[in-house]
Amino acid sequence: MKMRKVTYVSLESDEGMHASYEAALSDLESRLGHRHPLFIGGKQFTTTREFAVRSPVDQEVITGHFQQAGEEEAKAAVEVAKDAYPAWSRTDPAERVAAMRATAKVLDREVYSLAALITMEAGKTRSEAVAEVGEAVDMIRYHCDLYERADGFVVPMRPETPGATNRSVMRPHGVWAVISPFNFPLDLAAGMASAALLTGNTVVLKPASKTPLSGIRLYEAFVEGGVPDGAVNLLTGPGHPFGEVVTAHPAVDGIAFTGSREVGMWLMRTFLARQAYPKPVVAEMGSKNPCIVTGTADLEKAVEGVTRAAFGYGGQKCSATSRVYVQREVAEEFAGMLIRRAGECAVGDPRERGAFMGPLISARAKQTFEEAVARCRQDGGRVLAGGMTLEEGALARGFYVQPTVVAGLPESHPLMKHELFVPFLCVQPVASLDEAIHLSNETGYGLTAGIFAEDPGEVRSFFDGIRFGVCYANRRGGATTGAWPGVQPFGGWKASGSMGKGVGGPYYLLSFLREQAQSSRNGL
Ligand SMILES: NC(=O)c1ccc[n+]([C@@H]2O[C@H](COP(=O)([O-])OP(=O)(O)OC[C@H]3O[C@@H](n4cnc5c(N)ncnc54)[C@H](O)[C@@H]3O)[C@@H](O)[C@H]2O)c1
Ligand SMILES: N[C@@H](CCC=O)C(=O)O
Repeated sequence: MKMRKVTYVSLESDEGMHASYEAALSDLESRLGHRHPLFIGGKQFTTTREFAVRSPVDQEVITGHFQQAGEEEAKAAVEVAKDAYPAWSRTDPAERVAAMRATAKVLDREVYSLAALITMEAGKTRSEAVAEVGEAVDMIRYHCDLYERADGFVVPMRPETPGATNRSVMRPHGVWAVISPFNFPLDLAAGMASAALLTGNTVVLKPASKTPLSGIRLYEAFVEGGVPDGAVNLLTGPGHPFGEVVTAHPAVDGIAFTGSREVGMWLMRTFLARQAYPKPVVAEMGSKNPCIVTGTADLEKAVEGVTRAAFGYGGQKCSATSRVYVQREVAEEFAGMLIRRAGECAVGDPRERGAFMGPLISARAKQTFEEAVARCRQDGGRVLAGGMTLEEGALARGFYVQPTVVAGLPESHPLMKHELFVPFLCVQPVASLDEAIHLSNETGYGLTAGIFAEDPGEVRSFFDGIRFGVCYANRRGGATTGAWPGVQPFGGWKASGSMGKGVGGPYYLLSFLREQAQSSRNGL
């Protein structure tokens, strides 16, 4: 029986999902805590430096022991990817499509075991984790559909003279370093790496150190899907030595990065400074996403959409709503409803069916939450809901906090400006839609934004005036979260992204290609 697709905005899921996920969870327990190698040129390597990763769900659970790749291993992986490039880039595009489709099939087959792993590694609830695997599968398939439709990106041009052949051909760059974040450990690595591979580039993938096992599973799926040795390589370990090598190594032709603004900007500046000529950096970075609620909004819908976007996965999505600008005439009613709804969000072990929000990723993230709440109080803000960490019983073994709503901070306050990546939502009353749009745009970021307004004219003004890459109106399933490949191209403006072409959108693959004009007279 075909099950209903679970997305981030699914408001219900099939009963069958729960049994399959629970079976996968109990099966996963015996597969955690193992030792994992690096994968370079199809061979496995160990180092003398290892690190253990503990689950944010329960710090007593070790998800695995991983190798700490240093400069030597990073250089070796780049060299191997360089050697693999000529053959991989010359394969028939149909062969690369077949390998990517086969990879997607492997991930699809493993949906529940991968979801269970994402729960243990990243702390996601079951529906968030199952949706992430589904997104990874759909992302790869969407890329394949695009690539097939583009017919290898060969476009006939006007003949220069009678009998001449002129065309535009998009060609790969070479070796890409692909660096992924902890919060979508499978999907974002899959999106960047599949785009690079499909278009004929080779890849050295480095997943985040909190979530390396999802990256290893993705690597194994690529290999099972038919990507040859050396075309894809996987290194685990800290960002710094890897970044030092890939920004300076002359054989690295591009960097695809998803993560924080700080690291992304460092990679862009350093890569440009250290290379002999400019090379592409596809960087998707953080944000401070606003949602506007006008006087014409359906408040029940707005409260649900904001709650899901601000507190789903504990606010640890680059798309999370962190600021709400609500028109004064409905501000009190909206705040009252939001406080009630936030109080209903069940925080707990994400393995449990009823959990809406699991743990934060780390002790550091929990500290960020505590500091934000303290700073808010100290600077005259009011904590309307939440504000506490949760340490009762088994929760003490993870990083659990309450969904938190605050008000009364000045617009210029750092808590209104900086990405916190915790469930901390600032609500501000405004006089008008114009003021709300103006304040929404008063940020260096520009990833996602939402509006709740039943007046179509207001929605039009929002789309016209807002300077963000991914914009939603009246979305109950997530005011600013839950983009899906082939549905919402996902890319940030300003400090949220470097390319202006969204992941899962029609132009994304072009970021991994460069144009060559071919002119000939002999029918080639
Ligand atoms: N725009 C998007 O599509 C998007 C999606 C997901 C997450 N994010 C952002 O990612 C951040 C959260 O993820 P995170 O905490 O894993 O981010 P992070 O920047 O700390 O780490 C991301 C990756 O970069 C690596 N890294 C760190 N320092 C490095 C260096 N000097 N050189 C090379 N690599 C280095 C890390 O090991 C990790 O693999 C948030 O800011 C979030 O908004 C953005
Ligand atoms: N597709 C996800 C990606 C979030 C990234 O952190 C969303 O739109 O919420």
